[in-house]
Amino acid sequence: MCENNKWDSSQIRNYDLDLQPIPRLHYKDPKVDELMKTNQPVLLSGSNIAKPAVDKWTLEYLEENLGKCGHTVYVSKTHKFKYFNREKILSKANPKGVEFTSETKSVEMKVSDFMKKLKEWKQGDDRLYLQQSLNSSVGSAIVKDFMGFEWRYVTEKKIRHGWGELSANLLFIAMEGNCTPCHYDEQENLFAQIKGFKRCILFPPDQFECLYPHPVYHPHDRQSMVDFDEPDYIKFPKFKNVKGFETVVGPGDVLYIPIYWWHHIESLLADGPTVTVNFWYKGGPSCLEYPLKDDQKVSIMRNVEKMLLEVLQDPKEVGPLLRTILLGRYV
Ligand SMILES: O=C(O)C(=O)[C@H]1CC[C@@H](C(=O)O)C1
Ligand SMILES: [Zn+2]
Repeated sequence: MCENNKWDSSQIRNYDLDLQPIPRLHYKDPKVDELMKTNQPVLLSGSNIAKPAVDKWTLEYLEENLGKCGHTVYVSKTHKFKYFNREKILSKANPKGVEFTSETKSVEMKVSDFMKKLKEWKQGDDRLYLQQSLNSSVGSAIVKDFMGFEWRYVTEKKIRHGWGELSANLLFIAMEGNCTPCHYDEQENLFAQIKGFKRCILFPPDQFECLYPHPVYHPHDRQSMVDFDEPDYIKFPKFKNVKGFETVVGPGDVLYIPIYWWHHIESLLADGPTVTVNFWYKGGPSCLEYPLKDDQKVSIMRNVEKMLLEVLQDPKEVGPLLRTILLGRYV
């Protein structure tokens, strides 16, 4: 991890992981398309993709222009903000409901209150993380800046690489040290860093066995069960062999996070709040070409789990049935 005059290794948490650097290319370099075409992450530098935001979105400007209505703010007792899908807390696939307590909760908060709490925060207080879709509720100045993004470039990539429709642009305002634990999304992602620095650790879809995602029916579906701060190598022995990639994104950088790639993202320590905007694109149509790609196998595994949960109606039945299929026959 190269250090420079903008941050140093004391500002990143130390995990015992085998990580290679993510390639960093000028955003017009033709090699960008070679990497995107094969679902490889790449850090795009020197672009104007979110330039109006990089130039103007200070915390004061955002407070002034984000709009007066409530914004979604996650609250956590720790530095980790592990996403959960509340619809899965009591779902068809799990009629009895799953014993679930989350370390985070989401509240609606005015930006002014959020910014005030950020300023007054002291060690031991709950941490906050504003995560809000950039939609019609934001002020006109933000809309104008948003329209000034380099849409021609991102739309050209969407078309060239067969991504689906743009599903959302989310704004993230994090406290220093906030962490989004390791998970994957079923969307393509252009992750535009606006203010501050974030360490991004990525793992390819073929690391599924080393990252032990919660079962599909669980509220933490798509999230790794491994706590990177204190890995349980008894429960998750293959985590010891996980191999990944990393980079630190700064203002103006845009990281391409391919669909189904795992990512663990944290704002640097002792560097103040960070601001990011992402571009989530639905996955494009994928034809089954052989050999199947790793992300296609993850999608197939998800569908098998969903079908079994649907028909067995009880998550406890899934393991025994799969063992009966496998033991002595496939393994
Ligand atoms: O854009 C994504 O896919 C994410 O996971 C975001 C959720 C919080 C953001 C972060 O930087 O912490 C990243
Ligand atoms: Zn994500």
